[in-house]
Formats: sequence, structure tokens, C-alpha cells
Amino acid sequence: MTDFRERIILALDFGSPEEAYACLDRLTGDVKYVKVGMELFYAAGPAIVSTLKERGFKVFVDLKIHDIPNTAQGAMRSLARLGADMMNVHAAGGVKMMAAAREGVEQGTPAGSPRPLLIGVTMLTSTSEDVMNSQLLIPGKLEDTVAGYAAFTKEAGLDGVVASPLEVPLIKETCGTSFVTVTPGIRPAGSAKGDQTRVTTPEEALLTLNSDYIVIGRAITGAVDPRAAWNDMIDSLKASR
Ligand SMILES: O=c1ccn([C@@H]2O[C@H](COP(=O)(O)O)[C@@H](O)[C@H]2O)c(=O)[nH]1
Repeated sequence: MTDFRERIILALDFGSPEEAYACLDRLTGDVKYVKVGMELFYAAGPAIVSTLKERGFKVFVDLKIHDIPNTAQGAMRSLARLGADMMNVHAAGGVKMMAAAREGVEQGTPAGSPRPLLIGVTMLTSTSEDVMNSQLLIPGKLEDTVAGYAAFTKEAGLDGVVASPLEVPLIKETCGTSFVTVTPGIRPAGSAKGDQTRVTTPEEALLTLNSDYIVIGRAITGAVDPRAAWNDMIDSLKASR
């Protein structure tokens, strides 16, 4: 994949479809892949997925399902019918839940359509090792937990994981290079971390650490001029190649 734009997923964290479309209109022709998370999905309803597909975008539905296996399977069956390109569950739900979710995706994928990628969320990029140890009550090193969750995700038959770019080399070493890595926690040089903890720049993520996809939201969507912010990111990637 040589065009960076195919590997950059824009997080549409907006409270209405109108705001999401207004932002996309300012980035026409540049954004190829978008992410619909809980805020937009709950505000706009499932139809947002088909509308974005009709507008030509690839769509990652980021609802991070985490429930008992039967419920996770049903949720993924319903979501797969929407025609998304990528969906996810929490790896912390365990192998049985993830395998059930994978079955649900297969059952829901419309005949003749490609099966969407199903990926597992390892440890949220807002979580630090200290919080993981002291509040999630998971002892040890955070990157060991991420690698362990990635291995269980692979065992369940999923296609890849969500993690910080910092963990991509270990995930690839553990699960193989074709195991897909989708990495939020992206902050262009000089921008504030905000609520994220395990962050890198787009250049580090895509060029040094070899994330398959990066997810970026507020650094673009919250910029005074989203197109300028986007162009700066692409220019910086090209210059660092
Ligand atoms: O571990 C995770 C999983 C998902 N996300 C989502 O990615 C975007 C990041 O947005 P920014 O504005 O670039 O911080 C957001 O939609 C999260 O829900 C994540 O950040 N970390």
C-alpha cells in the first residue's frame, strides 16, 4: 500500500451526522477511510454506515463490543449486515466471546460481499501501565498484556488488533506480519496528548513502527483548518519516507 491515505482512518467523533459530513466536505478527495465510533453511531443510527459507504468511504465501525458470547455474536451479526469494512470487539471478552463474534460476522455478511475485518481491542491507548496495574488490577508490563491479548485474538480467528503504535513490533513478532494492526493514539509533533497516554506521531507509527493503519481524530477534525492539518500530516509523511 503506497498511498498513505489508504492507511489513515479519520475518527468522526461528532454528535450529529451533519457535523461529520461538514468535516468530510472540507476534506473532499483526501480521506478514504473513516471511523464511526459510539458518539456518532448512537446519534445518527446504523444508517450512517450505508450513507458513508454510498459516499465512497471505507468504514470502520468502532463499537468495541464486550458481552457474553451469544450477545456478542448477535451484535456482530447485526452490524455485519450494515456493510462496514472493519469492526471490533474487546479482546478482554476472551477467546470464546471473540470466536462467537467472528461467527456472527460471517453470518451477517451479505452474500457476495467481502467479510469485514474483525479486530480485537487490546489495551485502550488512554490506559497507562500504572492504571492497568492499579485500577484494572492486571499486574505486570502493559506490553506483555497487549501481546497476550493479541495472541488470544489470533487464536479466536480474528484478523488483527487495536493497540498503540508502540506495541506494533511486539504484536507482529508474536502474531506474524500479516496480523493487522490498527493504531489510535496518534499525535502530530507538537500537539497535545489530551486523554491519550501511549502516543506516537503519524511518521513514527506508519514509517518506523509499521502500523498497518493509523486512526486519527481531533488533531484533524478539531483543527481550525482541518484540510491544512491533513495536508501538513501528509507532507510530513512524504518528507520522512
Ligand atoms: O485504544 C483505543 C481504541 C480506540 N480509540 C479511538 O480512536 C480515536 C482516537 O481519537 P483522537 O482524537 O485522535 O485521540 C477515538 O475515536 C477513540 O475512541 C482510541 O483512541 N484508543
